[in-house]
Amino acid sequence: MLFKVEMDVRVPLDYDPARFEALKAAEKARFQELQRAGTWRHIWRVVGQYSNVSIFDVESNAQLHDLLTGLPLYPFMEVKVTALCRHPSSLHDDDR
Ligand SMILES: O=C(O)C[C@H]1C=CC(=O)O1
Repeated sequence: MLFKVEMDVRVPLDYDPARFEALKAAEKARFQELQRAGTWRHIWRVVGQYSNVSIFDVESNAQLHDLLTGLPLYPFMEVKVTALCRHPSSLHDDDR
């Protein structure tokens, strides 16, 4: 199942910078693990914002929920999820 996920990261101005750097490093490691597994298929930075647009490929809504809420930066994110399905004109058979 494919989902578009929009993540906006909002860090309080007074949050400890060292703790935030540690969370960012943990987030990057988790992201790369999920990317290698094919679960976090794509990511783009939204120009001019601490935001991304991502495509996830998961088995269920519950799996996506658990993945997102387990991200190290999740406590600082606003997340919007949109379910996707294959476009009838797509050349990509794995767009399911
Ligand atoms: O940078 C972000 O948009 C937040 C998050 C998503 C992947 C990652 O490494 O960090």
